[in-house]
Amino acid sequence: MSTPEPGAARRPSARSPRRWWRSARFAWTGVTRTYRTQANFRLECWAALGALGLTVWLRAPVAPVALACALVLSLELLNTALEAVVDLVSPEWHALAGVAKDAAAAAVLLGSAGALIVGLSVLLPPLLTRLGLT
Ligand SMILES: Nc1ncnc2c1ncn2[C@@H]1O[C@H](COP(=O)(O)OP(=O)(O)OP(=O)(O)O)[C@@H](O)[C@H]1O
Repeated sequence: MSTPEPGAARRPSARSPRRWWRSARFAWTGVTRTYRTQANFRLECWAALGALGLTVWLRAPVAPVALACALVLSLELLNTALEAVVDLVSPEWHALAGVAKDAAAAAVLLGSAGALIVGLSVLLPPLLTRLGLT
């Protein structure tokens, strides 16, 4: 017989809308806390909003831009999560902690470079047309 998880009795059943809502609230807390504490995430949020606004204004395809923005923001959230776990388990300097943090930061950098390429390839041609430069 399996041992019940701690706190399981207080938790709504797995399929209930209340459980889904509860998880969504925790996720939103993750977003707002990261926004408050991480300057890079704030910058990326505003850049994403700007890119989406520009996309709508130019009547360019929204899906690739939205996906690129979601990728960067998700990677930054994961990077923040990983930094917090590393700081928890290894508050002292450790080579492996450095490896983990550097790799997570690299993931954000790589995702941001990809998003920039997507943004430029989708938005630059219609922007130049709109500005009468082509
Ligand atoms: N405990 C540690 N052990 C070894 N190296 C670490 C450790 N903590 C941080 N580092 C090194 O310092 C770098 C910066 O780490 P830090 O936690 O300050 O992240 P950051 O990129 O400045 O993020 P933020 O500004 O969001 O806190 C890491 O990428 C890693 O190379």
